[in-house]
Amino acid sequence: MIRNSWWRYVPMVRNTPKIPKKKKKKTEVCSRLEAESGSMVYTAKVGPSILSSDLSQLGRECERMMECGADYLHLDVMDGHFVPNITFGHPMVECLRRCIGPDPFFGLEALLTLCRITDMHMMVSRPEQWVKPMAAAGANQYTFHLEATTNPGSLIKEIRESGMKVGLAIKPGTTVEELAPWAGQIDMALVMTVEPGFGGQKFMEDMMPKVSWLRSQFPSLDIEVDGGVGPDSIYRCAEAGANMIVSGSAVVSSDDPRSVIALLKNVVMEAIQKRSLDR
Ligand SMILES: O=C(CO)[C@@H](O)[C@H](O)COP(=O)(O)O
Ligand SMILES: [Fe+2]
Repeated sequence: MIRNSWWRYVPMVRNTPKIPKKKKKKTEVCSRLEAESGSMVYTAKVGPSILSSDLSQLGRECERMMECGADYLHLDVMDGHFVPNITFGHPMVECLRRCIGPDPFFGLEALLTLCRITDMHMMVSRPEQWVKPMAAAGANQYTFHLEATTNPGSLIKEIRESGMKVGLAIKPGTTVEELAPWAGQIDMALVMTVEPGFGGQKFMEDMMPKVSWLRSQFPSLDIEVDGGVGPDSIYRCAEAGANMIVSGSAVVSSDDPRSVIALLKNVVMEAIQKRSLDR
């Protein structure tokens, strides 16, 4: 039974430290926690976007990506309104869960496989309406667009109460300062590096200052980049401070997805290591 299963509430490897209740600036809290732990608290992760894959073989494609070393799967939900394209919704996520997810009682390995499946990139108007259906379908993280809602605070709360992690995305035209007030309440910030809607577009290097700024202000935050990211652009993303890497066509269309995933991850790991040595 997929709906309301207990394993949905088992967190992915937690990389956002618990913020003390006392009111403090996010930057102060992060610096203190990092100073105490003596290390960076985020890790390199690669999440293939399966938008560019053969959608008639979606279950198989997701399995293939996980076998090739994907840390998570990035699923692009488009409603034909927020973006000029349509993909799929929660019924398909539920089917994927059934298809890919092994019996959670098979043990820790199976549990980890389940936990890393679904980062839902919600390119939809009124993202509020799909929180509960996505949670029931087995989504682990719900990433909504700041441009699509008038009340990010209550949406963040609702996503958390539904047992999912919270991602907040911004389109290329939205400034990072607009995202900043919510950064202390989210698990991940997504900086779009193409106009959302289609895979296979050209990487927008001019988005990198947004990533650098976020990394400097929120040293422990998971920062994701999405759009045109592959072996050519990964160095810029890693240098700017992104640690969650979405890659669609560069991974999915490659003859050797395993090597591409490994390369992307290594470049980010090296940048994280360098950053921690430089501090
Ligand atoms: O959200 C989107 C596009 O809107 C992305 O997730 C793309 O699907 C990534 O594909 P590539 O640009 O890497 O081919
Ligand atoms: Fe995406």
